[in-house]
Amino acid sequence: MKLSGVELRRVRMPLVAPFRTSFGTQSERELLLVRAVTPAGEGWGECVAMEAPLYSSEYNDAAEHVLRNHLIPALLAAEDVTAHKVTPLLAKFKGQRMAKGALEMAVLDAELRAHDRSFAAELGSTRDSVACGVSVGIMDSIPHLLDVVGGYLDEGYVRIKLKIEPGWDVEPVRRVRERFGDDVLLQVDANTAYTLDDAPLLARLDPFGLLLIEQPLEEEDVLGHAELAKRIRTPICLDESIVSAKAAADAIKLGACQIVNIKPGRVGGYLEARRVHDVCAAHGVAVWCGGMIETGLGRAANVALASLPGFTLPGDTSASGRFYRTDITEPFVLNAGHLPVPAGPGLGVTPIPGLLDEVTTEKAWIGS
Ligand SMILES: O=C(O)CCC(=O)N[C@@H](C(=O)O)c1ccccc1
Repeated sequence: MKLSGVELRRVRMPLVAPFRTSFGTQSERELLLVRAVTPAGEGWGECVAMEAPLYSSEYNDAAEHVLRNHLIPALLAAEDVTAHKVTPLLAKFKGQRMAKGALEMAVLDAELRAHDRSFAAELGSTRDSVACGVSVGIMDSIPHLLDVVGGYLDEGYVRIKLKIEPGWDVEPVRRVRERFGDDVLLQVDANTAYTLDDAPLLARLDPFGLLLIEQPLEEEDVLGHAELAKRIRTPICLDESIVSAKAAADAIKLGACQIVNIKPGRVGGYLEARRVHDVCAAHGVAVWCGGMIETGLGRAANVALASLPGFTLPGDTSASGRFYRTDITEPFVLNAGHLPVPAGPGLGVTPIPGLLDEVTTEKAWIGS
């Protein structure tokens, strides 16, 4: 099918509270939306890059530039564009996985809507709802942290993830365990903030029965994670390091991780995300769905992905209200710690025009 054109929208949405990680604090989410228009209809994609290259090398201005000047023109020039052809058509361009993933997601959404088929059906869903975890930022005090964690547990979240960094790690974990007990599913996320020299410090987390420690070392240090795995008991989960199914297979074979966080944008799209899932399943490695503070569009696709059989751990698929007072789609609302898997065609959700326009800061059309 020929691609008619693509609309790029930059949106800016305030967060309900500042969100602090080891690489910075954000009070709003600025992101790029992609609307792919085809003769059979249109579809939506969401680029998960951030405002600055702090999580990975990609960031919004670069993603917009590469989409406008390279990725979209390449698809417009192609005679036949289907979702499964997007990655091969864009393979000559190095990297740019989040930008490519957004474009593939929009083409996939358009295709699936035209065939009255859901993301869940296309990806291989086996559940109609998913258990949801929640990500808790670094806080300004332990009492504040305990209030926030208590609030999320009261809301029904089935797993708590604490962001950690040097100086905010063992003590917060110990205090959460003391207050809420040993039965709460608890994990930590370092976002690459430690080095192998910190192994003795990270081993002090072992007594707290954490599900996992996420990405303690830098993205490229796969061998470092394999060495760390020999020095701590808490299972290591990789996030930033896993940029493809092949990277997942290599990391698993090297003993660098026992669990994988799958973020479709980080690996170049939902089709590659399914391949990561399949590789991990083949190695008996559990996966869960990470989050990038997506709007309801990305959230819908993530919940669909999280309903695949290998997603045996609760993901960062929280309700819309975790980050946004008003989402640009119908909000995702937690029900008994679960979110329903969208069953409608494509993403199963669409932006609400008035709400989308309110948060749109710029628009551009590329195409005929
Ligand atoms: O639930 C969410 O959407 C956010 C989960 C979360 O903590 N994401 C972190 C991460 O490091 O995994 C992140 C957020 C924003 C940008 C990059 C990374």
